[in-house]
Amino acid sequence: MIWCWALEKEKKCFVFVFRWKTKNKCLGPKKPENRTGPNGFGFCRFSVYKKTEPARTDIFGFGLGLTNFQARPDPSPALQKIASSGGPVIMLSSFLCLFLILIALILIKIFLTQWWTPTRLQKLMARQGIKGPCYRLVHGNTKEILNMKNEAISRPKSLTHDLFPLVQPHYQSWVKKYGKVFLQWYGTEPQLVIFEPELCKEILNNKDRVYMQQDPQGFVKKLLGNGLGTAEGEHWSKLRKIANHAFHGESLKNMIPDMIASAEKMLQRWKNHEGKEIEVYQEFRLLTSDVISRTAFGSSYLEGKKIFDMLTKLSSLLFRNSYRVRLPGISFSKQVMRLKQTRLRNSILEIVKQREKKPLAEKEDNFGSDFIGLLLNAHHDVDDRSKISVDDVIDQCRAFYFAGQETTNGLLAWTVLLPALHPDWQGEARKEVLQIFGKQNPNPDGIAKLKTMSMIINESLRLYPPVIQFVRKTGREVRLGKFVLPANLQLVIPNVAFHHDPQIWGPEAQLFKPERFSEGVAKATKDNMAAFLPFGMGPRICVGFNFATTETKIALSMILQRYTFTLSPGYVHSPFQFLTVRPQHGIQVMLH
Ligand code: HEM
Repeated sequence: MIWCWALEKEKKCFVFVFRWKTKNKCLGPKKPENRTGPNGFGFCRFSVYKKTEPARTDIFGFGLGLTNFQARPDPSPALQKIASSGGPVIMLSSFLCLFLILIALILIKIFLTQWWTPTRLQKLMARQGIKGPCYRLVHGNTKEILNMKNEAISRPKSLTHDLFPLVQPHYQSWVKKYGKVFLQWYGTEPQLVIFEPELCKEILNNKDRVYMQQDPQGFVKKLLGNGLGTAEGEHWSKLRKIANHAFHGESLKNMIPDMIASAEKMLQRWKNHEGKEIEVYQEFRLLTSDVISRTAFGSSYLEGKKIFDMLTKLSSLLFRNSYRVRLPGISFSKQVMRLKQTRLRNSILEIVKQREKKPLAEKEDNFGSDFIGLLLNAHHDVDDRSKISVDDVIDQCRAFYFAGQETTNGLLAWTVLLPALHPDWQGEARKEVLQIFGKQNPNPDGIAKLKTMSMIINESLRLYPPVIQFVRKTGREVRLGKFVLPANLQLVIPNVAFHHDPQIWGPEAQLFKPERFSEGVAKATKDNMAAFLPFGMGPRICVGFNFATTETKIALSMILQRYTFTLSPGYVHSPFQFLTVRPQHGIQVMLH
């Protein structure tokens, strides 16, 4: 059977020729001549001989690329006849045919992704003793998860620190029902949730390099780009090296004056609230934005403000839609997202360009030792192995704004709430600060000596970890403990569950007891390394953890030097997860 499509230019009509091969004889060229036209579609040249016609009929082309077709210079009478008689009807029916084939293919794909593959995987897992909530078409378990989360948010809460049932009520319910390793469905995406600390440790340490970062979903990818948090392999090593250099040792020490300047700016505002109530979550949002903007990007908050506004809007759009499962091809607010993306990129490029205009002092290619400077130095590196692209520079900036601000904002806010509730610990911390710094601003040596404050910060990170789970993906089929896991399976590590587990932390696991960390983190987690993972572990451990704790220590020291604070009677305790763990109604304290 030969299907050909020809354009009779002279007549301005399309003709679809359909003949049984038995009635036609195919003449040379034997091998169809493949060409690509201006639209990129391939087309072939067939020579068809129709027995009933004396003249040879040359018909050009096949398939989709109508605009590629060239009219036959001299259309045969046979072709003209077809064109003038049944041409349009045949064409319509052929379109219908193609349409039906397309629909059938789509239906097969939907059947495979929506039913066949999930059902097969569920059976495969069940054979290994892994159970879980039943897969439901299109949504998987996302509707149940969302309902449970909404119910937990709307429930009246007492002032306890039992965070796990508030932020992950579905895990709390399913781990009891299905055991410590269970399968849940994020739409059609299977996720293995693992409550076994030993297995989690193995995944995070990733000795055999089989556990990869999860493929960010479309919009997370757009939000973060291919930054450090999502990169893999060589590309990740290159970016990680730059980031390690930027946020440790001397580089970090050099950032301390900027952190102090930002805290002073905040405390200046606080003077208007003396003897009154102040909402600290928003205050710390301004502080952390200012700090990351000054220290990492050498620009002031005002320059970075545009970026923060856009990132905040983008991230809330993203989060609001994260549990809404979309049918293929249907996406939410695509235009809005695209617009914000472009603006975001342009704003970051603007900061980059300004810096490129004025390389620092002695060397033409020295763009500074802050984060953006280091990135630009790498961008201009002559060695291809260290060189990064301008898109890498932009992606890194976005990743750091995003990873560094929200998380530290949360840490600071919860770290003020807890001493506000526990004046004895607040008093201890103040005593220590005054002993070390007196009324002076914090300095690097003194910061390293803040033992009581470190205990408070660690206990705050245990009770209210800003990041409550990590996700990885199996790069190939792999054995994990007694399980054999297929490739491309998402693995979820719910660190917040370990932080609140009475089997690990004792019957008072939900109480604020900084003394747990009196001999440092290592001692507290001696029997179980995975018991305390606010910054993750293994090669992908948070690159900014020293940065975040230093910033927190500086801000808290400077607050303690000036004020005592108690919880405001207006405070309503409602921690919930919105990307990070945050207070739903803010944290109001009285400044004395
Ligand atoms: C209290 C504050 C912070 C917390 C709780 C936190 C938590 C985390 C966690 C848990 C991870 C590991 C995620 C995983 O294994 O999948 C991580 C990675 C990361 N964090 Fe943080 N972070 C904080 C502050 C910061 C800051 C201030 C920065 C940068 C300025 C930063 C930048 C990053 C980056 C770039 C990664 C990815 C590292 C990689 O994949 O190699 N974080 N963070």
